[in-house]
Parts: sequence; C-alpha cells; structure tokens
Amino acid sequence: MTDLAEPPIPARSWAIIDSTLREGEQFARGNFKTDDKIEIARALDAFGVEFIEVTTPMVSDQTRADIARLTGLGLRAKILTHVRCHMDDVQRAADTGVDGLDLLFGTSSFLREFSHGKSIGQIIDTASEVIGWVRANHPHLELRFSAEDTFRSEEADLMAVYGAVSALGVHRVGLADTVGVATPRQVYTLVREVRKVIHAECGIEFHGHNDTGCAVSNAYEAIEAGATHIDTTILGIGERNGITPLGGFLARMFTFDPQGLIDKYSLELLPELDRMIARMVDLPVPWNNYLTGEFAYNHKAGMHLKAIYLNPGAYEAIPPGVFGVGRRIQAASKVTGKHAIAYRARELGLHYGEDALRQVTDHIKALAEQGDLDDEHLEQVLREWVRA
Ligand SMILES: CC(=O)SCCNC(=O)CCNC(=O)[C@H](O)C(C)(C)COP(=O)(O)OP(=O)(O)OC[C@H]1O[C@@H](n2cnc3c(N)ncnc32)[C@H](O)[C@@H]1OP(=O)(O)O
Ligand SMILES: O=C(O)CCC(=O)C(=O)O
Ligand SMILES: [Mg+2]
Repeated sequence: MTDLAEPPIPARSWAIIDSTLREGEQFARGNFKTDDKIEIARALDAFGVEFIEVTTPMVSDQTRADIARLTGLGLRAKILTHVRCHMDDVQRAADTGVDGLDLLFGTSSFLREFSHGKSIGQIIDTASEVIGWVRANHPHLELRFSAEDTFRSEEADLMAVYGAVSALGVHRVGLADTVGVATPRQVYTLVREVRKVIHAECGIEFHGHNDTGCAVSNAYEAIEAGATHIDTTILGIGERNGITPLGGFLARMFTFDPQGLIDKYSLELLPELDRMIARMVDLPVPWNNYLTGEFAYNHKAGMHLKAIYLNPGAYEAIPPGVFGVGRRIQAASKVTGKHAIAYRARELGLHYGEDALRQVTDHIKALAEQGDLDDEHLEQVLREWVRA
C-alpha cells in the first residue's frame, strides 16, 4: 500500500510576533482600552508568544502612555512597536521602553505613488538615516525593516532595499503580504531569494493577510523557506478580513512538531485567548474556527463515529485536549449508524441484540429526518425501545 503522507519536515526554529495589539487595533471592531491592552498582553505572555507588537505611539498621547504601561508590566515577551520609517516616529518610539522597533516603508508602486510618494532611492536614504540614528542612540533596540506590500513590489527593488537595510545592521527584515494576494509558492520563492541578500544572522519575518484564504499556508511556506518570525493575531483580526490567526497557525505547525509546540507554548490557554478577543470585539468565536470553534471537534457520520469510538485519531489530526477543548459526539442524526447507537446505549447500561439494534438505529434515523435529536431525546428513545 502506498503511504501518501508527506515525510515530516525537520524542526525549524521560529518565533511568533503576535500583533493583536497592533494589526488587531486596525480590525473593524478593534478599539482596545488601556485595561484591555493589559489583559491581552498578559494573556499572550502567559500563552508564551515570544513577541508582542503594539501600535505606533504616533497614534495619540493615550497610545503612547499605554505602551509605557505595557512595557512596565515586566512581561517575558519582548514588546515591539510598529512605526513608519521616519525620524519623528522613531524618536517618539525609542524611549517608550519597548524592546524593539518594527519599521516599515511601502515599496510597491501603489504605495510609492499613492501613500508616501518616495522613490526606492529615497526609501533607502531615509532608511539609512533612521536606522543609523537608532543604532547610534539606542543600540539596545531590536530593529526590523519591512517592505510593505512586498508581494506587489518589483523583485529588483526589494533586493536593493533588503540588501541595504541588512548592511545597515537590522536584526530582521519583514515580508508583508499587505493585500493578501501572495500564493504559497510565491512566498516560498521570495523568502529564499531574500535570504541570499541579507546577512547570515538576519531574521526573516512574514506578515500575511487572508483576503484570498492563504494566510496560514503562506506563513507555513515562509517557515519552510527559512523565515524565522511569523506575525499572528488572536482570531486573525486585522485590516479587512485579517491576518494569519494564532490558532490556525499553531494547528498547522502542530501536525509537524507536536512536542516542540507543547514545550514552547501553553497551548491549553488558546480557547481563553479566542474567547477574550471575541468578547472584546463583541463577536462570537466563528463556528468553524481552527481548534476552538463550536464545531471544530464535532463528529456526526456513522462511519466516522464507529472509528472515533475505537480511536479518535481516526478522524482527528490534532488531539483536542492539547488545546484545551473537548470533542462532541452527535450520535442521533440521520447519518448515524448502528455502532454509534450501540455505544450510546451501552453508556446508558442498555443492550440490544443485533436485530433490535438495527431496528432502533433505523427508527432513530427516520425520526432524525425531521431534525437532529438532542441527547435527551436519544436517551428517551433508547430506553423506550428496550421496554417495548
Ligand atoms: C499595512 C499597514 O497596516 S501599515 C500600518 C498602518 N498603521 C497606521 O496607520 C497606524 C495608525 N496611524 C495613525 O495614527 C496616523 O495615520 C499617523 C499618526 C501615523 C499619521 O497621521 P497623519 O499625519 O494624520 O497622516 P495620514 O494618516 O492621513 O497619512 C499617512 C501619512 O504617512 C505617510 N507615510 C506612509 N507610509 C510611510 C512610511 N513608511 N514612512 C514615512 N511616512 C509614511 C504618508 O505619506 C502620509 O503622510 P503625508 O501626509 O505627509 O503625506
Ligand atoms: O510591517 C509589516 O511587516 C506589516 C505591515 C502590515 O500590517 C501590512 O503590510 O499588512
Ligand atoms: Mg497588515
């Protein structure tokens, strides 16, 4: 028999930059107050993300004060602020107590024409002034430079910009799929190309929007190609329909390196994180959310249920308990089968012969044609059938 499973990829070293407190503030319903920000930062820290990205202090005095509160919490996670590659912004950001600055400058023709109006040469000149100033005056700060709208930028422009900022000594470069247009193959190829023009210790960060549904797979391909940092937000909140969700990304990575993830993160806290953000943005956790959605571990069809009772791994790629969630068995539907009914009956201390089991199963399937039965109704039918 042919084994269709891909061989596991070797464990790679990567870290999460959670941007719920930056990209998440750009979500339609994201407007976090000081206490919310503290709650989010503490929860992310308890979960174990390595970095927390916060909004630029240029937004307002309140935002600046909030950043100072967050940096004073003594969290284990490093706090980064996301700022334009501009002297005013970095001067304002440098003394907020953050561990690093995530600089960005749009390099696509869209952003060069309609956003900041600078040429590639001017971008490199400004980057050298800004990076030079930070390195001279705040050498402890971790520096990242990202070419916003990377995947609609010219490759030659990108290589010139990344090569220049790497030579100026940034710790990481960022590739941003700002409008969510990149394919996994494009991400893989570009990360490999960028690696060739940056210094050996320079990290590569990937930030992917989900407009075309590729945010998780693009993050995965970035890592495959050698990226070292992935941007996420809780529930994927962000501009438009958001970015790589923390839970979805971890689900993807768990299948390759379960123990690595268990060692690095408090995975069982994920449902609390998702519920916390759902509460703050006043929306439900989506029913089909990765791992924590209401039906993410619902099992219904008879063929599935037979196998699930014997070994849940038969129809689950990831054990739910690791992520602090439970499975739901929906035995009383028209798509159920005799094994599921027998199992539920045994749980209730009821036993049927083969014929009776077939009959009660068919009866339940017929009843369910009018709508699925809840567990109480199923129990009632099973008990009455035994008496009958
Ligand atoms: C894809 C992303 O998510 S990028 C991150 C987006 N984040 C934010 O916008 C953070 C929140 N933003 C804000 O609070 C405000 O936009 C501020 C404080 C940054 C700027 O506010 P304003 O001065 O009122 O400008 P406004 O927002 O209307 O326009 C953006 C300005 O940034 C400039 N700009 C855009 N990108 C860059 C860049 N990488 N470096 C320098 N300047 C830039 C634009 O040219 C424009 O300035 P201009 O009016 O001098 O041409
Ligand atoms: O700074 C970055 O790398 C990402 C900025 C951003 O949010 C985007 O391009 O979508
Ligand atoms: Mg973004």
